[in-house]
Amino acid sequence: MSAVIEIAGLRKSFTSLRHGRRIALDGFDMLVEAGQVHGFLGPNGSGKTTTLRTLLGLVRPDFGRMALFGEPTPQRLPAVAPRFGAIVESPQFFGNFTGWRTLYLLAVAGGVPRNRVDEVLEQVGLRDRGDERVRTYSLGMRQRLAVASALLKGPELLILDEPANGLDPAGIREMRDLMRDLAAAGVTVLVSSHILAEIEQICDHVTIISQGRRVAAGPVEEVLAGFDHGEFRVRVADQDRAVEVLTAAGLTVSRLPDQLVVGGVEDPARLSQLLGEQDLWVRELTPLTPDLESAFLELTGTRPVPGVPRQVDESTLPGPTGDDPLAVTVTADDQTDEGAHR
Ligand SMILES: Nc1ncnc2c1ncn2[C@@H]1O[C@H](COP(=O)(O)OP(=O)(O)OP(=O)(O)O)[C@@H](O)[C@H]1O
Repeated sequence: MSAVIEIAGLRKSFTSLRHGRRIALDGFDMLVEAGQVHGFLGPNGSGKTTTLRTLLGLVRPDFGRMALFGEPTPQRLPAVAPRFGAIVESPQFFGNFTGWRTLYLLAVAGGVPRNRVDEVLEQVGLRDRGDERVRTYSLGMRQRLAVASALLKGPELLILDEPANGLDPAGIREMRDLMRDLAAAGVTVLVSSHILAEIEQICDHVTIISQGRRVAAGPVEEVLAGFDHGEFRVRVADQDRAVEVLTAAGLTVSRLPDQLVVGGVEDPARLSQLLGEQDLWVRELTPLTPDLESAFLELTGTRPVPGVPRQVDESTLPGPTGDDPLAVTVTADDQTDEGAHR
């Protein structure tokens, strides 16, 4: 599979009089390959928007390497611009224009054939509402109009920053279906969010960021597998004896009022055998499968440990005079504007 987005060792700091120097990205890495629906997850303020804005040339990094479709950015952004669509800032539309007219004007401005307008309206499920004024649209419909505008040029990659933000459950469902449809149509999708349940349902790959650093990445099942501690919920009548038996067998046991959580279980049959041999009959034996939510909390609830090397060794990164074609050789100008942030 070919890399569509590559980010290595990206660092960005902001300086303000009030807060001093703040590191938003601290040697961040990301790899998105063609065909993925890639979730970019992190708590508020972890650096998702800064990453996307930097990738799109809206913010200058201190240093790091970035590439879109193998072309170094921001240097080669104009060359790859026709191949991706992005919604990173909330797009503003004229309320008095219809959805169709909005897209038509954007199509004309972008040199896109007029017939694309109907196609993208269809794609985002707004075909029936295209002749209504945008001010009558719900937030979810405006979001879909924004996606439609990004789809006009038929991009191979779509980058969406928090597309479900502010949407009601129906809007979230529509957005989720839309992303699935796009993926099925062969579009690579990178979607940032802190709504884990949604990401878990639509994404096949995930990168988790915490405090400007990548803390996990890979196929969703693989990331989750790392959090499978072999835990089972066990119910038996005599909990005291069950704790004794299981602990003696080397298993970790936590007691809850009416159940035990047993960890380190490789074979559940062995667990029920251990208890059965002591006339302790198992009433319930349920695997506690990890979900992205708990993985996310476990990962992002842990501050990066001082002294532990970052995932990117700065010494391997090209310096400002390096000749790496992907290197961004920009000095830290810290163009901070906190008031204007989002
Ligand atoms: N222009 C700016 N000036 C100063 N600090 C900034 C600026 N932009 C971002 N930051 C800081 O950088 C850090 C990362 O912010 P960023 O918006 O990238 O996080 P995020 O993961 O997108 O958060 P959210 O989910 O809330 O949008 C935060 O501490 C934020 O305050």
